[in-house]
Amino acid sequence: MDPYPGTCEIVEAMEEFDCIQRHRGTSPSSFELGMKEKVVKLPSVKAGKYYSMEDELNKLFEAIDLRVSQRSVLKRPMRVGPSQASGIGISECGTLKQALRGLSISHASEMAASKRLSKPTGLTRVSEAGAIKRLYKTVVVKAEGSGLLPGEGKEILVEISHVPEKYSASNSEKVPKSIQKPKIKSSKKTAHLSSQSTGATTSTVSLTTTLSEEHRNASIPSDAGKDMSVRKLKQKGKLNSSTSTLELGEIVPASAEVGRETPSISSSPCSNAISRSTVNTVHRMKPLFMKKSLIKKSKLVSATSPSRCNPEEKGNSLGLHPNQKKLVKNSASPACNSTNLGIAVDQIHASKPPLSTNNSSDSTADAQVGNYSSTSREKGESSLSSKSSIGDYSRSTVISEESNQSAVACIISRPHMSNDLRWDAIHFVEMQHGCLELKHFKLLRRLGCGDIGTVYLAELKGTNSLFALKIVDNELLCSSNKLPRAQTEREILQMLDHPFLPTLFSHFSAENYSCLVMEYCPGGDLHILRQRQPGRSFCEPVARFYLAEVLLALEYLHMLGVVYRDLKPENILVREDGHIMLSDFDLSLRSTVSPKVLKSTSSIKEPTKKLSSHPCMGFSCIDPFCPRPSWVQVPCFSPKVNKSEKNLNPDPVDFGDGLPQFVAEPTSARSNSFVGTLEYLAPEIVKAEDHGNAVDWWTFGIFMYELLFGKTPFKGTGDEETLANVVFQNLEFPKTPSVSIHATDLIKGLLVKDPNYRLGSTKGATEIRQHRFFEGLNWALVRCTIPPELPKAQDHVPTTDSPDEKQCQHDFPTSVAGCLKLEDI
Ligand SMILES: Nc1ncnc2c1ncn2[C@@H]1O[C@H](COP(=O)(O)OP(=O)(O)OP(=O)(O)O)[C@@H](O)[C@H]1O
Repeated sequence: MDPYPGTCEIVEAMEEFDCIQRHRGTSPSSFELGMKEKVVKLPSVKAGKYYSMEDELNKLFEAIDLRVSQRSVLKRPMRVGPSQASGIGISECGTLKQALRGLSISHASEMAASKRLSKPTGLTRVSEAGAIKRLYKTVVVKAEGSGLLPGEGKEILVEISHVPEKYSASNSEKVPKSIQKPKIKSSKKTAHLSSQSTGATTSTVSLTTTLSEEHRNASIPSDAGKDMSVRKLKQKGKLNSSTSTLELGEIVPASAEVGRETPSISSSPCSNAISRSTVNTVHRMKPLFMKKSLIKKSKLVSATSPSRCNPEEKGNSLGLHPNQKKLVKNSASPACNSTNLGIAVDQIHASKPPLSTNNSSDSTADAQVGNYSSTSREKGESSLSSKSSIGDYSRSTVISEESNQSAVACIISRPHMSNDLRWDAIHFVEMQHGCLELKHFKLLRRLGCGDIGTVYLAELKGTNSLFALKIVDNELLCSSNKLPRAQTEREILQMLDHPFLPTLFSHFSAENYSCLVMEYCPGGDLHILRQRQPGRSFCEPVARFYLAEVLLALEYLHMLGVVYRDLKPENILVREDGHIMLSDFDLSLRSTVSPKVLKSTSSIKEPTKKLSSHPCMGFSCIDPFCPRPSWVQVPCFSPKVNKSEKNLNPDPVDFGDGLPQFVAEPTSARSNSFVGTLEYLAPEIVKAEDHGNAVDWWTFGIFMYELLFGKTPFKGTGDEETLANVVFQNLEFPKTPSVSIHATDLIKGLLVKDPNYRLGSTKGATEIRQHRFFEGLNWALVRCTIPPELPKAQDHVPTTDSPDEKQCQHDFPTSVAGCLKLEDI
């Protein structure tokens, strides 16, 4: 069998080559000869839709061959993957890979970039790039086995191997004792996971998947290819349907959705109008910027038990959500134990040190990612009725039980931050003292107060490392029934590994409080940044930058089954390097997600050869660090805008490139809670209808509008009017500032009142990324782009606490008041 059929990108070819050389002892020259033969033998598909990429690549690499003479075998196209007999076909493989890469490339390349810059740790980690490669290979191999020709097979199911990568025992032995995990003294921190995993493994999570018991057992052996064992099982068809699957199907044609009935709001039962006075409005102020103009939007949290609205009654009789009457109701749960919830997760953490110090003695659970429950679950919503309170209570119990499971699932490595020195700082203190406690931190400044806790800038004593320390008073939260929200936030934070999402370095609990040790963002938030702009709005290229980063963060969250639900500029923090960090997950909704690869049914176009004068715009550019790959038509953050409406693509989502699209959207997520921020609430939430993933795309539309126009589109003179506008008012755009037609077109697509027709509701971020507004943006390199604005130096010079911050609802937990003396620096 030809081991190198198909084509692969240069990086992989090099790896494959290394591997083969190591395995066979093949000399470069003989290998090179072999590869030349393979290149010559490449089946040439000259016409039709399979012509384009393959042929161009061949030409390109042949040209490279000529230029670099015979020496640079490593730069040649290598053939890995299936032969033409594959069910997908060579070009299909290439395009599928591009599609997968298009999806995860931002992540993978970001990691690759960070790895290039980082020193080797000596520890074997599962790289996300590796995961993507496996994903690709699995898809390709499976598709090959299907025996289908390109274009055939409308529903090819492909299983994705999602198992911990083998962890070399020798590697773990090499870990110096000095950085091995100290024994945790606390008796409550039992090694809860010992029965579940034995070997030191790491696992990578990029998709929300569920591993069957068999799958998990098969993958647990510590010292030998877990990947292999699972793959073998899969080949034998042993894995059950709960393993993660990719559907290689067709894109659902837009027409398929047209038939859906638009929910008739007029048929909804009436509910009482919202009383403004009862809206729990907490105007939060930034500690550094206390101007009135910086007043933030208030967050709403309310109970379930929806009631329908009557659109005929506006104003006071809006028929809006009844829970808007009282958005937060405190009801102490009898099961509320302020320490238990913390311990459940602590046990997990106790069994695993900071991730940079993996060693074989650490039992790391096999990843069971995102397997929270078969239905969506959410937390933190209190109830208005005693019946609902009971429901909340029982749900809390389930959550408590699940917290172990999900926390186990969340024990993942964080490759993109694995070499951060703050891990070492935390580990250093843990080694010294056995565990991390509040007293090990020097609190420098209060960064702000939220609904569920107070955030401090804190230095880990003796390490010079700064963290954002979120301290939650469990007793207080328990009495206000907000403990589940804190738990949700913690569990989500534990899952995250993304450059635009916060890294949770550690967390610990004591009897009355729990602390999250997070990455500190010194640049304030986008709300503040926007206020500083001329006209209080961002110009389009700048807005595009922030929107792209937020979109990537949302896409990642959705892949994990998390519907964020609280997007607003105030929750987007600015890092020291000017990139963003989406924060605040206590209102998020967690669900399951089924990743899919959707295959375009439209005819595959030849790659456009419309090239600009930029030298890197042509296919001739082979610079691997070229910021503009050949398919990029316009510079990253300045889209080529054609103001002529007639030239607009009528379909903003152009799948016409024929590339399969990866979609991982939690479309099954459902909630009927009244949560979010007033001006950002989606109509379905206001109308007390079930809502799901589409609310994030609505809020993304409002967010985009606010960045570009300096205000939100439906804001009224009061809360009631705002809510009425959300439901009834047509979207309008101010005349100034003028923005591109692509921008308004995207906003229109996102702010469709019916979630079924909203952009992103079925295909998620993939759809939005392909909108003309983002045309030409190199998603893979967004993280490497120089941000439009860097935080000013004084923004991140820690200062002492500001007296104005006494507005905090809960200054700090009384139980830890002694520890929370802010120190001058
Ligand atoms: N990692 C961080 N780095 C810097 N500042 C932060 C960080 N996390 C939070 N903050 C600041 O602390 C404030 C409080 O944050 P927190 O997440 O507790 O509440 P919130 O975002 O205001 O909303 P919520 O009521 O949902 O908790 C934020 O407004 C933010 O300015």
